[in-house]
Amino acid sequence: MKLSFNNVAKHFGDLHVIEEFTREIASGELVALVGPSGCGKSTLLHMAAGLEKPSSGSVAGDGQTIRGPHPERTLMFQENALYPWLTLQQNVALALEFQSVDKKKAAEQARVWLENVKLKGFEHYYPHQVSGGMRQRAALARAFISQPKALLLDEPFGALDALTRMTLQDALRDLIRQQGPTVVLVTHDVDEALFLADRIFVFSPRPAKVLKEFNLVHHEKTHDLSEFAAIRRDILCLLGIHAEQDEFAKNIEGVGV
Ligand SMILES: Nc1ncnc2c1ncn2[C@@H]1O[C@H](COP(=O)(O)OP(=O)(O)OP(=O)(O)O)[C@@H](O)[C@H]1O
Repeated sequence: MKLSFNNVAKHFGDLHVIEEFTREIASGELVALVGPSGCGKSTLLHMAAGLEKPSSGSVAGDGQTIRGPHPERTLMFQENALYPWLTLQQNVALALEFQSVDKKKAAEQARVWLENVKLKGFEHYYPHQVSGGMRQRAALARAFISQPKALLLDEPFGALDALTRMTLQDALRDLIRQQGPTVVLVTHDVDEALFLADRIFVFSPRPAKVLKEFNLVHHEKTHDLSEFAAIRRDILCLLGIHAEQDEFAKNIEGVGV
């Protein structure tokens, strides 16, 4: 699904959140939104999800103005998005049941998707009985089961430790390669953006506008981000973080890259 933001501005009462945002996100593209806390990244995502309306301008999916939520545009949040009173399988199946898929068929599909995200054997566990990483794997299965055309990810791995986050990023990258949805990813993790994104938009503080855009589409996706050192430094600098405070940059310099 092609997502088009046309002259989008947003304010909540007197609070001016989005200044003017015009961008197209191509079908199958993954764009990461990076910027200071509270600048309006989630608000842009909510507008693409149809949960918020622009104050002016419009957001369209494949040329159709987005006026409300639709299963073809799925939003996934940070932790705690699963219903605690349902098992992992029931949580995943629910996404299909909401679309009036027969309960038995939904359960079968949920089992397949839990296996896809390496949760075979945990179908009947409740969210509190598994780790945070496993909960987010189940949340990924629930996001992908209805094969959305657009996946809107709001800090999906923000609550996980660095190692678990990397394994989840790998799982997400593989699912994206298989399914090919358009993805908009809000993240505070510059490395996550560098690893996953085709393009990165770096936003200013509120009212948000794009300070700079980075195109990474021709780069191989590995967790070795050394070839991105210059871009990484540039992004951190735009966010007001100086390279000398940053351990990664020091290490890269240390090995003469
Ligand atoms: N429904 C709402 N009603 C009123 N104000 C809102 C609403 N949604 C967001 N805001 C305000 O808009 C501003 C931008 O919020 P938003 O969540 O989009 O920022 P963000 O960049 O995603 O922040 P963070 O990175 O901290 O999650 C904030 O000041 C927030 O309080």
